Amino acid sequence: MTDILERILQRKHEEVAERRQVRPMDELRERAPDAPAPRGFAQAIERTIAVGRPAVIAEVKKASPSKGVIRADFQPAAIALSYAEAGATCLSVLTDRDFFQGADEYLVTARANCELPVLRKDFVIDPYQVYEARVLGADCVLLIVAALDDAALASLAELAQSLGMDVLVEAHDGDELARALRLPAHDGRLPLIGINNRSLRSFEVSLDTTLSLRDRVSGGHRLVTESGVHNRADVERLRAADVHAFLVGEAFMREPDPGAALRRLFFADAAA
Ligand SMILES: O=C(O)c1ccccc1NCC(=O)[C@H](O)[C@H](O)COP(=O)(O)O
Repeated sequence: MTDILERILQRKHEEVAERRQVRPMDELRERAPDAPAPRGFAQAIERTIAVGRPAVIAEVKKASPSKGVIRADFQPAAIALSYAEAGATCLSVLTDRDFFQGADEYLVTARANCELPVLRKDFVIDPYQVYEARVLGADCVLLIVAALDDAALASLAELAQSLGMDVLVEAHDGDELARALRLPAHDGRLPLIGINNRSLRSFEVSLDTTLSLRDRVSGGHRLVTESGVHNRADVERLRAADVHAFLVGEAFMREPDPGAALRRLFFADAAA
């Protein structure tokens, strides 16, 4: 069976080749040092958790392969601002065009309209995209274990970190998690470990994915649960299992005011 990840990666290889024709990697490499300074993505998460609050990575997501268009009236500047005002710790911006209707400009606009660190949420398979992310102003890149062999995973992580960005390394099962946990620290900083609750084969979402793997993530690693967090019971279940960093998209994007939805989901007690 061809899963969605295979189809996305096939297209991503073509897309990167096309982009290299328009803008060579040397040009990006030269421009990277002039990009806006990284805002400290992982550091922001640690600071939030240290004061007893959940760290919310709020996603700017127009559409997805599993759900189609999620938010027709899509204004990245207003969304970013409403997330920031509601107490998000970081943003995640989908930049993939062909499967998520994302765009690089959305990342630039979202970041320019708040002070939050921003994750470039895309399917990174090539150093070209890491340089590109930094030139766009990204503070963190996503690396999906299922999309990369160990050597590529390690070298892309090292490159991103050497450019001052953090990395969120995403696993879907125990084997992928073991590979993610083997990545070394860079300048004393370990990658963030994402556990994605959405199966890339069936699109089925289960928080049990995070809960069953949770205990394997310890020491200096910070666990981020991704996908499928929709209500207060979900948040409480995960927090009870000592999960304090959340990447959430759809639950906010379907609401007229995404920031208000974030507040209700994570900070209802504080607002009461
Ligand atoms: O969202 C999808 O349909 C999807 C399909 C295939 C690969 C990745 C996909 N989503 C990317 C994400 O990881 C989510 O956007 C993110 O975790 C937020 O999830 P949610 O809160 O469920 O929108």
